[in-house]
Amino acid sequence: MESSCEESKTPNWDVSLLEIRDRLSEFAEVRGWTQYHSPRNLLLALVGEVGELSEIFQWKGEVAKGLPNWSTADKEHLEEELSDVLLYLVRLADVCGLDLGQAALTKITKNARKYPVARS
Ligand SMILES: Nc1ccn([C@H]2C[C@H](O)[C@@H](COP(=O)(O)OP(=O)(O)OP(=O)(O)O)O2)c(=O)n1
Repeated sequence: MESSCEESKTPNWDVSLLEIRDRLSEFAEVRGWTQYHSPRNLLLALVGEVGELSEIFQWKGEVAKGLPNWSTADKEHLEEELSDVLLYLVRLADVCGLDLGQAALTKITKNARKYPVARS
């Protein structure tokens, strides 16, 4: 994917955690913000963004899958808040020295063992 400010709006589910990790690291580095990106600060920032994400759904009642009645602006707002959560999560894992991608795959495997498929 291009590393420009003009991000494509075509579907891009194959973006890698590695690219996100490295771009966030550079973002903090060039601004002199690495000193502020401690695990605790990033966790608090993450929780704050989860709060902002929750506000979007607050008082709306149940929301249909695919968000059929939402405006484009509302969907873009949701994309932004979801992204903030993802970005702080990836950054937190990075500054903790953890391999989030492998950890997530390992957890999926663990979940499958814990919750086996029911056989009839
Ligand atoms: N010290 C910081 C501050 C911001 N960011 C990045 C990560 C998030 O993706 C985004 C968060 O920026 P804001 O704190 O401005 O939060 P919002 O984008 O949610 O703006 P607002 O709270 O005004 O809606 O910027 C960061 O990496 N480190």
